[in-house]
Amino acid sequence: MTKFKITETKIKDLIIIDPVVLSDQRGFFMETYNKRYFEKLGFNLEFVQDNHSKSKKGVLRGLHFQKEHSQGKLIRVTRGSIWDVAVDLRKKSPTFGVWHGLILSQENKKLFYIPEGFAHGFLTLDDDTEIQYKCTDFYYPEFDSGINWDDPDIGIKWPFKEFGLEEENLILSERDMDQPSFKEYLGGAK
Ligand SMILES: Cc1cn([C@H]2C[C@H](O)[C@@H](COP(=O)(O)OP(=O)(O)O[C@H]3O[C@H](C)C(=O)[C@H](O)[C@H]3O)O2)c(=O)[nH]c1=O
Repeated sequence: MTKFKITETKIKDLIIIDPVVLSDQRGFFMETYNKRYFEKLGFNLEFVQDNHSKSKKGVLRGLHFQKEHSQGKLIRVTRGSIWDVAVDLRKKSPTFGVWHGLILSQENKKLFYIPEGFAHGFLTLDDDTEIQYKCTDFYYPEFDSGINWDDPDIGIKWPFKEFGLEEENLILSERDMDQPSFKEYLGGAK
């Protein structure tokens, strides 16, 4: 029985997963991860940590990655909606520095698998938005790092206007207000 529909992106191994939603008079049931099924699809993933965060509308978290112990992430939104974005930081990748963004929401139930070697960020489009994601390695604060979400060399087209958000009113953490540029990241600075 098919449990997931995989959609590839222009970036190798960065995939969008649509779980099969089984509805009945009570509501719905869906499997959101199945090791055996993912292996059949060629994704042999070992998750060791689950994360869950809640954000107000207009929060931007990112662009984050771990310099060592890079984490693959299987992301989904269980309440509200986000515009999620991944940036390919795999040095030898033909799509190095390329980004891909999409809407993940309680409604569309999509999952986004971001492999190791990517930076990750998201913009929340609803109040009380909750995301839950599985990680292929543990959190190592000493390796926690980032790149400026608005870096011109990466050029992410954040959909502020499309969702009635204003860049100047974004809600950011202290560190996300002052992340290194892509050039600094490339130069190994900071
Ligand atoms: C990531 C993480 C954080 N923390 C602690 C550290 C802080 O005391 C607090 C908030 O951490 P932070 O501000 O780094 O949370 P986010 O801004 O949501 O960071 C995450 O956002 C982007 C989008 C990601 O993909 C990463 O998972 C991660 O970088 O939780 C932990 O205890 N464990 C963890 O795995």
